[in-house]
Amino acid sequence: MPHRVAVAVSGGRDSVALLHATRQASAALGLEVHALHVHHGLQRAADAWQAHVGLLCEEWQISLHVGRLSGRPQPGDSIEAWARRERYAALAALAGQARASLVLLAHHRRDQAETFLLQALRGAGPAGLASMPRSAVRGGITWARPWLAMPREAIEAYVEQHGLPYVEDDSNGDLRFARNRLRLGVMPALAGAFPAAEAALAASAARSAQADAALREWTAMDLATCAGAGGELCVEPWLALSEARRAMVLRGWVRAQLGQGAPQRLLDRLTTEWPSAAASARWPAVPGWSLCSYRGSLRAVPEAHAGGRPPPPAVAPLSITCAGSVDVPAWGGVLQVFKSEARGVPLGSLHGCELRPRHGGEQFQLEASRPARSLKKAFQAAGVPEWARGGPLLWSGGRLLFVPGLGVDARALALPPDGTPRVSFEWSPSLAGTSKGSAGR
Ligand SMILES: Nc1ncnc2c1ncn2[C@@H]1O[C@H](COP(=O)(O)OP(=O)(O)OP(=O)(O)O)[C@@H](O)[C@H]1O
Repeated sequence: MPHRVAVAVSGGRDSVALLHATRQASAALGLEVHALHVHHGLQRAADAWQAHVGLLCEEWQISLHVGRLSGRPQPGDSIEAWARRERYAALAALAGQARASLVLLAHHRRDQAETFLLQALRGAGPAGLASMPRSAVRGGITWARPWLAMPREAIEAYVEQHGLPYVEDDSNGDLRFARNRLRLGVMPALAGAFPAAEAALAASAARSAQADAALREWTAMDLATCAGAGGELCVEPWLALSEARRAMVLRGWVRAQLGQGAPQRLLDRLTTEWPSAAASARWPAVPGWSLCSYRGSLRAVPEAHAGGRPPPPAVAPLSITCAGSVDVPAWGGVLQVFKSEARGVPLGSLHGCELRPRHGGEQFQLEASRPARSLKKAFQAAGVPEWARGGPLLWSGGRLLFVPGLGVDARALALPPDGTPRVSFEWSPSLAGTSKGSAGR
């Protein structure tokens, strides 16, 4: 069976040329070519674009898959950013329909040079300046830009040589869009003053991509030395790094914790304030979450806990029959259940278990050699900060099994074997709508 390749075709010059060139190469390469088109629904001309792509595909005998953007940008959303995001989501769905795992996009060298400049004008670092990758795998699809190093003039010549019909985009003249201002005003002036500007900017993008990849690897190594067992950031190893590496580690750690980048001013505040912060300082990060420092480490904490207020008094019955992640929306988190012969309770003892809030007066036994004591004292003895004490308690059959921050109660560890595997637990508050919220993390 031939490999399937999909070409994202707007109907404009570059993507029409790419579709034509891919079709020309397909027989020799054993490829089955599909075309994907997204009807933007934004411009009145969008119907004409779709019709044009439809006619081409009919003539060239290529299967066409069409999707339509249905939503509208939210107030405050940039139309360009919204359309790009939605277009990629629609293209991914169309690629699925076409059963193609490779999608070709017709970006070329001038697009890359413009992207680099736009990123620089936003003050981007190496990750942004890397601009568009030649190929990237996302959601099981390889997105490739085979013409990223191709000068636009070469594509123009190809289109002319083959007499390819394409649609002109009326919105290309709209100066409300930053890219158009750059394309119409800045790029011609740049090329006039520096004839090799486009090639040089594209080369800088490629170098930035390489620098960014190396930096990510380096930061991952630094993060490994600075993160504690629970993923917290530890101040001592962090302070031992150079200033530049500290900045990279902090940015990378915060992004991993919050599932999104943090504003630069928060990172600046943390950099100056955290090392000398009071015993338990707190910095609001994103809605619902704070970064809290306690005994030399920094953690992301849900606001309810960070503010010292109790979590919602929800009793959540659970059904745990095997190891894995149990999503508990009532508590806004995930209970990880994992096999642990040495530090676990028999799986069979979890019948009818539930997560409960603290009521006061609970007793917890930290170790077999020590007596049970009040939960509050156990927290103090184990150095669990105030804001980390509100997590749900796991009860079963009138017995307290597990407390986040403390672990499994020693009396539960002593439960006799019942033929089922022994399991232990970890509680992770989740950040709705971000990677931190994923139970499979
Ligand atoms: N509506 C669309 N449907 C399918 N693919 C699209 C669409 N718009 C853009 N693309 C893909 O994304 C690439 C870059 O988009 P961009 O907006 O820069 O191009 P364009 O000016 O609309 O058209 P072209 O690149 O074909 O001249 C296109 O070359 C094409 O591969």
